[in-house]
Amino acid sequence: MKKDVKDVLFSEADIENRVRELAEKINDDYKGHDLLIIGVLKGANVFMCDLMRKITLPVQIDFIAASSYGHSTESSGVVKILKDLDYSIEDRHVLIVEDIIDTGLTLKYLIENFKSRSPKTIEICTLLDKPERRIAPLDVKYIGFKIPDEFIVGYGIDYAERYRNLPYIATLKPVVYMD
Ligand SMILES: O=P(O)(O)OC[C@H]1O[C@H](OP(=O)(O)OP(=O)(O)O)[C@H](O)[C@@H]1O
Ligand code: HPA
Ligand SMILES: [Mg+2]
Repeated sequence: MKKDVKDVLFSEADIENRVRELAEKINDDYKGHDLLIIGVLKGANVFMCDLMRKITLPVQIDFIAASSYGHSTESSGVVKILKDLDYSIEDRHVLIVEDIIDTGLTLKYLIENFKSRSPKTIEICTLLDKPERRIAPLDVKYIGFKIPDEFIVGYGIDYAERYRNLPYIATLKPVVYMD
């Protein structure tokens, strides 16, 4: 796995520090409220687990599973919902947790879908943002790091379902995905 890594963009320590900062901001912003955190599987799994343990508010969690990349480095443009939410979000303060926003197509689809379910408020928290690739504009309240237009893996994020267990965020050597 390590031999496929080109550059480490964010180390375990970098990520831990930034996740703590994001959680502190969320704790301040939602003070006095219950929060429903929705993780977008599978990629957001690792970030969600770390972030929620640093949130000190009363929190409930739910997950939706969405996929549009499959085994490619390019979005198919079609967002497939593989698992819907378990619970209603009506009248709830909802925070969607994502690992990465790239074209924005996944979150645009999810936000529109969730808005039709009448939440009290809805915001987005993403660990990574790749603004150069955006097709669908989005308002994103919490961003961990902005990254350049390179395909990345690690900390939950995959290429063809691999590398999710790398504890850091890295670029891959092009030879890995250009065959
Ligand atoms: O902004 P976009 O271009 O839509 O890309 C971002 C989405 O792509 C990845 O999911 P993917 O479809 O790879 O599913 P996964 O989370 O199971 O890896 C990632 O986890 C985001 O959900
Ligand atoms: O850079 C990326 N890496 C892995 N999955 C992704 N899904 C959107 N962008 C990416
Ligand atoms: Mg993926």
